[in-house]
Amino acid sequence: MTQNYGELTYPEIAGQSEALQGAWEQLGKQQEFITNYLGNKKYEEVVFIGSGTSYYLALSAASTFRKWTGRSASAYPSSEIYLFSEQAVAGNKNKLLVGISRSGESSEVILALDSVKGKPEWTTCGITCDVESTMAKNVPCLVSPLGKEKSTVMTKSFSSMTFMLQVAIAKAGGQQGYVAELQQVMSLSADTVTRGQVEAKNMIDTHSELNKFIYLGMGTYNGLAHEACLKLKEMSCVWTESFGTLEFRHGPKSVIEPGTMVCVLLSESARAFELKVAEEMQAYGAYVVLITAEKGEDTSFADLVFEVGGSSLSDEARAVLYMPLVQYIGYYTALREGRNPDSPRNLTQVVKI
Ligand SMILES: N[C@@H]1[C@@H](O)[C@H](O)[C@@H](COP(=O)(O)O)O[C@@H]1O
Repeated sequence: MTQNYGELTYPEIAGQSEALQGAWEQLGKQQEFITNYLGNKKYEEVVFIGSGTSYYLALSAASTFRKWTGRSASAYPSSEIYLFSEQAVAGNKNKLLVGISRSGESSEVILALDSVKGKPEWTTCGITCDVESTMAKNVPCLVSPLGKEKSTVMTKSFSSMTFMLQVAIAKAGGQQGYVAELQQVMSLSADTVTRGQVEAKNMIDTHSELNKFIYLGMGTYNGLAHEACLKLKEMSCVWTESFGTLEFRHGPKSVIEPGTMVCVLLSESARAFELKVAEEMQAYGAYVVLITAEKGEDTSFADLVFEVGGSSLSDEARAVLYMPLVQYIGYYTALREGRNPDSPRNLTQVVKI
């Protein structure tokens, strides 16, 4: 391994537990954001937007918002709202547009937020890791204070913004139980980071045959599965795909053969169905990784089971605990491939159009 490979990315993945804590404390100082925006019932639809990782965060946030507040929410790539807004969110209802962007500088999110300015049915706000950014200057924003990164790929920025939005959503829905769950997640986080590093390194070091990587997840975990896949793709350029877990059976499973890893982000609510898919993929020759709250007898068939704890928590609250393992899988696969996780091929931190 070249000596400095990963010197930016590694500490960022490792620092996500502190970043959650920072987000929690910062939200305590931004309560008015919840009252004015996410918690304001005059908004009949809450539309989360972002690009790349931030779009996958939007998918996960919209799913959690619907479940925890019982209100309508959706997620789109920022470009869809900028260029195809009539098709995306039609009608005259009162809408809240929530821009998600680590940098607060990606062209599409800025343009999308600008494009609805002055339209009476739209109100805009956002979440970022950079308080000085264009987005933070243009619209009221939540800011994850320790989420800022030097690396091109988003790791602790994703976890901390996901977590911060979740706490804000739980408060917006008057769901004190979920707020308490998220507090527990903070205390479980450091352990998943430490163990995630060891397990990911060990798996990649000892299974050099793995050359295709599939991530599966449903509900709030669907956005996480896409993000896990993007992490690996950005850092290591290996073949990776992501799907809804049961959707994978409807065609895509044809790609499974020995040398394929299938990682299922197990929920508690659909666990039995998801395990059936995992077992089927193992029968086709896949190396099966399960990420779950607790092992249980029903997971004994898997090649690797990564426990995050928190089995009494809701699937949504547990979400950020699933990230360290998949981020480290991206990281160690990049090193295995002789690639520097800090400077992915063809990529920049911010894309401008
Ligand atoms: N290569 C980066 C991605 O890693 C990132 O997910 C995306 C969104 O960036 P931001 O959240 O700053 O808008 O931008 C670029 O495409």
